[in-house]
Amino acid sequence: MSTPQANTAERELTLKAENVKVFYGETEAVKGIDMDVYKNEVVAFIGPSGCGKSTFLRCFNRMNDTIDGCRVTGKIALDGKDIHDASLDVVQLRAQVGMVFQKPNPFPKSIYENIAYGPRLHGLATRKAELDHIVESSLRRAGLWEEVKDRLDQPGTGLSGGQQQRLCIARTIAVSPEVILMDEPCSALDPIATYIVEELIAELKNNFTIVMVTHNMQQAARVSDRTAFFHLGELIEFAVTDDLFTNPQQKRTEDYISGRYG
Ligand SMILES: Nc1ncnc2c1ncn2[C@@H]1O[C@H](COP(=O)(O)OP(=O)(O)OP(=O)(O)O)[C@@H](O)[C@H]1O
Repeated sequence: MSTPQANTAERELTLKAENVKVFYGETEAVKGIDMDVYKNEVVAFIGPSGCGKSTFLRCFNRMNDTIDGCRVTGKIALDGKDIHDASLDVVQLRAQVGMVFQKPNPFPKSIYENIAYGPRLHGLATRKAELDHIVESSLRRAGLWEEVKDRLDQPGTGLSGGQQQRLCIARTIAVSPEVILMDEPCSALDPIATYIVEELIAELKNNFTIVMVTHNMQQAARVSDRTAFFHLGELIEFAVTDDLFTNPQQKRTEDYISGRYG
């Protein structure tokens, strides 16, 4: 794998993966990946279908633990702490490392409750006024407040697809994560909703570290600082996004971005 060329020397390390392998039964879907992710950067994962992008992404908040027959080896640290440590609270980890999925999945509750649920669960607010504040600020940061402020008591599922995805992003933000994982967050959205979410990602990186899977190379080029190209469970190349797309170091990367396969 080629070395990332970002000037990362003085940047704060947020996530560190070392020799991470993921098995589904006997099948090795992720084959010994090392990766550093720095604070306030957007990292995009690209690669052909089935190359292990989503599986590797799920390692960062131990979502693979929820999949029967899935086994992860190697080490992953968040802020220098091993996320597989026995003393670690997985619920707390998933608040610190939030996740937004491909298909917007609001809870079957009101818009307000979609946001309030997490902070209440994690004891971030006890009084109604505190909760109201978190709900409003999360919706504002997700760029949704103006569209929903007059109908907070209505079901989240009644919003458009793009609004639902921003609601899910607001819900993730509400528990003050450090990292937001996004697994193809725009693939179910139309081009306008996609544009809005991409703008939002650019804004969110001021406060969060974002790791996203995308099938769309243009999207990776538009929103990410660094891009990782995966192939058959391996990390082939990880570089500053502009460099990866204009001057790939690996033949397999070049073949993929020039549309020769995938
Ligand atoms: N729950 C599962 N059980 C068994 N095998 C799985 C499971 N999920 C994924 N796999 C396999 O692991 C490999 C990697 O899948 P993964 O979904 O991580 O790839 P991907 O690059 O994200 O693909 P896509 O772009 O199509 O979403 C594939 O061969 C897939 O079939």
